[in-house]
Amino acid sequence: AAAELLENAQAVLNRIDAEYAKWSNKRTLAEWNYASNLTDENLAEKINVSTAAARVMKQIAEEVNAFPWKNLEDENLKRQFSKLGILGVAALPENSYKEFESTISQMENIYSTAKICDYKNRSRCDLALEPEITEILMHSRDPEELKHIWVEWRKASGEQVKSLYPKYVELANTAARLNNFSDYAAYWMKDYEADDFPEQIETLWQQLKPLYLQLHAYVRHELRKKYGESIVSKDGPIPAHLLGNAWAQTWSNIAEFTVPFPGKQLPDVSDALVEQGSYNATSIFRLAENFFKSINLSAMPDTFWEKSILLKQKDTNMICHASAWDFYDGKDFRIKQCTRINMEDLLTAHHEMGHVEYYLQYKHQPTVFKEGANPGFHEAVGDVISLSASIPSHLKKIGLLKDDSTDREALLNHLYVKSLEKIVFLPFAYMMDRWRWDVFQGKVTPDNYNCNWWSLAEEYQGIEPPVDRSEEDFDPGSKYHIIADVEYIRYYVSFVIQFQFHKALCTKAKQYDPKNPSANPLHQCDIYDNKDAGNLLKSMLELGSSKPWPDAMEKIAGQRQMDSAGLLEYFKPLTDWLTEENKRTNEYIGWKSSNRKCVQ
Ligand SMILES: C=C(C[SeH])C(=O)N1CCC[C@H]1C(=O)O
Ligand SMILES: [Zn+2]
Repeated sequence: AAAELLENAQAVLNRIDAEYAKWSNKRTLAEWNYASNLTDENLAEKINVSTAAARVMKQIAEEVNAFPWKNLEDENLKRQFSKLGILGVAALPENSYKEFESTISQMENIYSTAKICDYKNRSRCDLALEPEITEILMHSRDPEELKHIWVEWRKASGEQVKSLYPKYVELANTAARLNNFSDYAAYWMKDYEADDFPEQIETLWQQLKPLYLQLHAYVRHELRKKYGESIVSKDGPIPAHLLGNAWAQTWSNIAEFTVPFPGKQLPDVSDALVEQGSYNATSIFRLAENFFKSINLSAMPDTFWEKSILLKQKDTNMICHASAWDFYDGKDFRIKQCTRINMEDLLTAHHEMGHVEYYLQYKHQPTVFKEGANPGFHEAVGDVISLSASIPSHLKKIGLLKDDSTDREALLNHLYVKSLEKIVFLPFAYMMDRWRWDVFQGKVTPDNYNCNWWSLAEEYQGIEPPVDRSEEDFDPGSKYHIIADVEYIRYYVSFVIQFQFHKALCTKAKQYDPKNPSANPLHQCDIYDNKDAGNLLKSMLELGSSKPWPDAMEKIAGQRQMDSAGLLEYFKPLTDWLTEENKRTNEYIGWKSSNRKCVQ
């Protein structure tokens, strides 16, 4: 009977998988067409196909839940049945499903087509988030211009979707409950397969917060030197518009005037990329592909180069937020990115191609396992490669940096720039989903969405808005993932585990010795050209989500937990320097409460 059940189970799964793959392909093609060209027709087609796919998934879930799969011995088959039985938002009644999809698509459209007027030339009102607003926030050092852009972007994006958000939250929670989850936050957290997941996140934050506080204090000191005490206080939160990014999620764009040793070359190759003239969007992605190939991972298939969109399309409304796409047929994989020729987009290209490498390595898995071991794993792949590709010695090797001196000062500059990307990001990522967990759990209601957002931003990031806020505003809606229904704690997880992966791959490549860490420090490791490291990474990637993520973590790093040790070790020299420097300047560590108001 067991053998017969097993044979029958495999037959059932084979048939279901073919259906699942077919409808995932159709749905993804329709989503791609809308995201690349935001017309009403493409939206209608996307909703139609997505609704049809949801109907098929409902039938599959009914068949799965009627099958006696819990009696199976085979863990792999049981895991497939278990995942197929969780429907997600497809569990909604059809009209609610259509409303859920169209609410999100509407918010994405508003976000992706939002335009504001220029600060200097008020009659010019065609500035979009990418590239114009992003580039002004990257380069302007005029506090008034930065304030204008910061406020106007939020008026044109978040404020416009405020009225839609409660409906999205309500439908998301209804869907979660139809899947027997208490709310949508619990539904999201199922992918981390740990009852104490929020506690794990908080424990990591307690380990990482001391370094963040030192970095925050140093940067506030440098900003006060630049902009004066009337704009940047001695002991308060940092005004968010001065930090080089629309959401203050990374501060790398203000490295040039805050770096510890200004005389030393900065490992920012934006200028070199442009001056060399040889770089365009395609060659930036070829550079990323070259790294993956060098460690025995896969080249992009030919169709990737034919079907990807690597530049913002003129005269077409499209979603510019970078994304990587799996079309679930084992052949079609794409990236859509409004690429600019600068360091930030070079790193993003590696990040996105990391997603495609994961797709390529698990393409033989059943559709239900075509995911990251957990969502953080998927976000970490490209960044692990960037940890090697963005060190001064590697940038010199590829001719993008002249001076790769590794004396102490140059090293501290390199670690400082990296910390403005990797350490600064952690409290932002945490508060993004702390806010949404609170919203889905009903602890935050529409009447205090915005003021709760700012109390979390102050608590975790130590930032404040440049002007008073109120509940007329909806600043969460000015961030893509909030309006696009994309969970965010995955990036927090990624920024921790990518250093565990880096440490494991560097050890494999004999570029790092855990018994003698100071011999070859982590921050000077480059796994380029190392097949052993690549094969170890590949052995984890090919699992997809066929095993619980601790098994995948054990495979690559020999550990079964997330661990901040790798990240803290990487930045240790900087942590020590910042602590000394803040003592020398007597800078206040932390921040007192903001004087900015948020009017209920
Ligand atoms: C590049 C992507 C697409 Se998965 C992205 O959304 N990222 C990458 C890092 C953090 C997060 C963001 O931009 O907010
Ligand atoms: Zn990503």
